[in-house]
Amino acid sequence: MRVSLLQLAVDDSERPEDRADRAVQLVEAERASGAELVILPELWVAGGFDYKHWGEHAEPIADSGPVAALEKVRAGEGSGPELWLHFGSYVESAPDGTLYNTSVFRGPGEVAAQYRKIHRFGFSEGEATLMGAGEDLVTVPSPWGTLGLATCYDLRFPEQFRSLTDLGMEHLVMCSAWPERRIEHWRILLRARAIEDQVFVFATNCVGTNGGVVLGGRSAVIDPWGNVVAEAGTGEEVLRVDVDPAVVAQTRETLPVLKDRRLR
Ligand SMILES: O=C(O)CCC(=O)C(=O)O
Repeated sequence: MRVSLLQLAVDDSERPEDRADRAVQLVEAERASGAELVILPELWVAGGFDYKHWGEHAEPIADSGPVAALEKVRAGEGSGPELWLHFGSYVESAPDGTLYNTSVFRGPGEVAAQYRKIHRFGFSEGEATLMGAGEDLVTVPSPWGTLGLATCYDLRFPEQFRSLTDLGMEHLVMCSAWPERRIEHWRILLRARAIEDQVFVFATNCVGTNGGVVLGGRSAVIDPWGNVVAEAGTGEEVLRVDVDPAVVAQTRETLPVLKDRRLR
């Protein structure tokens, strides 16, 4: 299973359209390199902390596909091997006007999933006041096992991941815009989620300065034993790894802690 994490720079100084063009090129390069699953970060079009401009970038989910900028990324389909693409998240404008931080996932053919971020970050400002909270856990069946979707701040709420495990999650796919200031929390919690739920973690973060907040990078792939398979630095980077999805079942067999749960 070849997975590519696109750790994009999301800088205030760059026009979102230019970033989208760059993302298209990066996705196409990964497709050409044999990537089967490509994962972009959270709110990489609008910017995770550029609250003032979220409204301008909000778009509805159309039946035919997600926002125009993300569709540009998808447009390369048909030009190479089939790709499973996690578009990262974008600002979704629901029919009732509510904004959501929504991830979009597409596999070959009809495979499609959308996940509205459940835990909103910001306390008394930002996402917590400007966006609605998602209600539903989302898993996606894939050739490598069941993928569970989550976004950034969700990482601090282990019960969400245990619930995903109860739904069959074997690989966690996260998109984030996690600040540099708390990047050690990110690194530790990614490993914790991998160890406690015995899953592969594929977590893509942003870098750059967005809304005045420095984003921390350190996108990572963690195996179900908690080993860091690969970790990005703090600049724009593509993290490409080959992993064996069978390691999930092997780990769960070798150390069957999930079977010893008492409380549900
Ligand atoms: O929990 C954190 O420290 C960062 C969360 C965050 O930046 C987000 O969810 O957008």
